[in-house]
Amino acid sequence: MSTPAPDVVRSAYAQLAVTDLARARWFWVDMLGFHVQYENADSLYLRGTDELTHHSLVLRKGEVAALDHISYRVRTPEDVDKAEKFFRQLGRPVKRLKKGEGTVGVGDAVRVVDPLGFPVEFFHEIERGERLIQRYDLHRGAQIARLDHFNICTPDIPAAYAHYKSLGFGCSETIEGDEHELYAAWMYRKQTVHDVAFTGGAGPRLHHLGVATHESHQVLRTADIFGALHEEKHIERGPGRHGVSNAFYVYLRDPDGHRVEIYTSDYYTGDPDHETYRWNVHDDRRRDFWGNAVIESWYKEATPVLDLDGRQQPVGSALLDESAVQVGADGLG
Ligand SMILES: O=S(=O)(O)c1ccc(O)c(O)c1
Ligand SMILES: [Ca+2]
Ligand SMILES: [Fe+2]
Repeated sequence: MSTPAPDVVRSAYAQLAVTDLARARWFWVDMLGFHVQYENADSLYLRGTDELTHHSLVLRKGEVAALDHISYRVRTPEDVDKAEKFFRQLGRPVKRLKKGEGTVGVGDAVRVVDPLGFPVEFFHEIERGERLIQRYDLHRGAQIARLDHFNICTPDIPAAYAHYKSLGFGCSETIEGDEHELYAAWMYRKQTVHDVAFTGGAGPRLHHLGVATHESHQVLRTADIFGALHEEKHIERGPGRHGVSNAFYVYLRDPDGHRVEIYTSDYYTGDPDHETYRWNVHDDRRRDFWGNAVIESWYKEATPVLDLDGRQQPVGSALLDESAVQVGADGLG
């Protein structure tokens, strides 16, 4: 009898290793406006203005810029047990962490290396934070409201789709070839476009963290603030309007090269019969609705990931390379 999947509520937080904590603080706190919930000598625990739980981003001082883990919140404490059984059943590396043994603010948790090679944590219990939703006096910089999604680079998109389908994720949109070969997919548990999305490429690597603002003017203001400070080199792609998700976006690279997307105004996906919207890889509106080209670095560069012992995971090369598909505006390949 197959082990039931844990009931995942949402993408909850990511832990990144950064090589210079002060420079990372400048980028993520001073420029983006994340709220410092807790800090110690080598780590920062950050959250957006809408977030009522302890953090949605942990920055840890490390030798190498990398992803320590992405983390999903599950609905009940029993779902942490279910997650442990689910991944042990798959024969994957699993580490159970009692409250106090893992991340500050998080209770009982399990960390696994999933079948795609990613370090993933599942938890239920987490400390609450002061409600900042209307503390407009504390909303600064890009005024980030919350973490919205993880985007992961993986060589085998169908395998990624199958794994997250087995975890009960729905699929809101895809990018497919003429023979329906799968180039990319967006999958969700919370009732928006995605908690996780897959970009074809060498992996396992983290492609980006998607963080949400309430309004498109905050996306534009983010770009203006970096321009005003002559820090425009941190702006990688956009601002623009996505085809997939319909969100308004800009992509930034932090001082270590970690990619973050400032993202707003996607749509509801919560009905049980919500249908997947499928884009053709030759449609040059798919990634930017106005047909603007996708810069090469966006397809090729990403953050390495660590295993449960902190060793960098080797990467396999992509089965399909979207950037090699000649699409009008991209001008790549
Ligand atoms: O560029 S895409 O329109 O495919 C896109 C859509 C939603 C996202 O979150 C994203 O990173 C990229
Ligand atoms: Ca730039
Ligand atoms: Fe994204």
